[in-house]
Amino acid sequence: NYGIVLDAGSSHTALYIYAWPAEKDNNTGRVEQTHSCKVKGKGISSYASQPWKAGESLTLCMQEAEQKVPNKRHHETPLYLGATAGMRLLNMENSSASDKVFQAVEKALQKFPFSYQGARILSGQEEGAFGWVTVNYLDDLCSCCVLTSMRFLSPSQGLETTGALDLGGASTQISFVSDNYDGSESPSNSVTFRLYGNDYNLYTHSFLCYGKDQVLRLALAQQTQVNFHPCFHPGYTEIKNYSVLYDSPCVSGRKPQGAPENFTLRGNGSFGQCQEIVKSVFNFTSCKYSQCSFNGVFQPLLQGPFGAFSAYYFVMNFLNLTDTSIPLDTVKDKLARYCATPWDEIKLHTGVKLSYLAEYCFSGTYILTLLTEGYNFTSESYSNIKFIKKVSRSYATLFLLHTPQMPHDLSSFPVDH
Ligand SMILES: O=c1[nH]cnc2c1ncn2[C@@H]1O[C@H](COP(=O)(O)OP(=O)(O)O)[C@@H](O)[C@H]1O
Repeated sequence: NYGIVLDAGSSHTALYIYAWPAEKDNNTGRVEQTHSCKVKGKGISSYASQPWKAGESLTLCMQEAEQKVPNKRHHETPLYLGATAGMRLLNMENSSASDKVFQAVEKALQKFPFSYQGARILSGQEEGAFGWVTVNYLDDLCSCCVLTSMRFLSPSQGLETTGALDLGGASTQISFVSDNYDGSESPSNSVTFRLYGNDYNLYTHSFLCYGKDQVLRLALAQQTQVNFHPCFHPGYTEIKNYSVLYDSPCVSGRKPQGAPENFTLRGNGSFGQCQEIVKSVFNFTSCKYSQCSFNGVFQPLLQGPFGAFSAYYFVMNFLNLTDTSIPLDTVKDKLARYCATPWDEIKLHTGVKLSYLAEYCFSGTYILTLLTEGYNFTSESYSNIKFIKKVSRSYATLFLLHTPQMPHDLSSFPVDH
């Protein structure tokens, strides 16, 4: 059997093909990712003003999928598109634009012979839950299991599950199972589902606007009137356009009156000062629950190991900081040294987009601040985090989109041991 998922993030869209053996009781019945294709361009939400292009952008990857899935399987192969925070923001800002993007996408996808199951925006809860399922289905985290999916037998057998930390461009998710959380305090953070015969009660929260690209906008928006920005390297200069910077519902309310067209961004590379700016995007003033992360959002006590993926991994891997056995203070020192490195030296790094190179100091600072100040990881619990290069969260999307409503009973999905 085959299934196709299009994962439409804020900055990219990718197509994944999954395959699994037809016989349910075959104990090698794992779902494998057999093919992936990166859609050219910046993600479908970036085509808000030219929706037809969003549809066209998918054509090449869809043609590849037609080649890869055997002809006789085409008609029974489900095809899904799940869009995340980029489309959530576009929908908030201009719902007719996001409708048009979806119409164009549907029109393009329906031309293909697959069993089209619809395109929709995933809720933050779903996105958090998919990340968690994916992390718990990964081979490299499950050294003791013969079959990876056996990991899902673990709670009843006294083994722990792994929490999921997902950092996107527009939103960020935290999801974990905690003994202190039964879903009664802040039920909107609870997702319950049945997977491989076990019931899970997951804590999950998605912070819209706390993806790294949106927080960077906030951090820039606060500093347009000052001479130097500490989150950029000494010697870095860039002309920034005000309208482009404020063109997002995450920052639009903060646009100063009578702002000029452009401003010049100049870096001075100070981790400490950058961290102060980043801290100011979190609100810690009120919490109506027993405990909160930030912005008044309930969070139970952190528990167990965590897998941190997507932009967490891209950034920490680039910075050579994925080893969490290094003391947190040393990690901060290394990042401080990196931020203070002159741009002339940084830009010599080959094979990495200049726009990414310019932002790693900010992104590393945001990641450490989000983990410690935002989610309350301490010097001790930091080492429970593993930065992982994950296949893709759409792995789990395929599972969960099979059932339209939360809570999910996934016990009938292919790999049910
Ligand atoms: O090689 C890289 N280095 C740094 N950041 C990267 C790299 N590849 C992707 N990213 C960033 O990872 C993030 C991926 O976010 P995604 O598109 O999944 O957003 P969403 O889930 O919030 O909609 C974006 O901020 C993107 O710029």
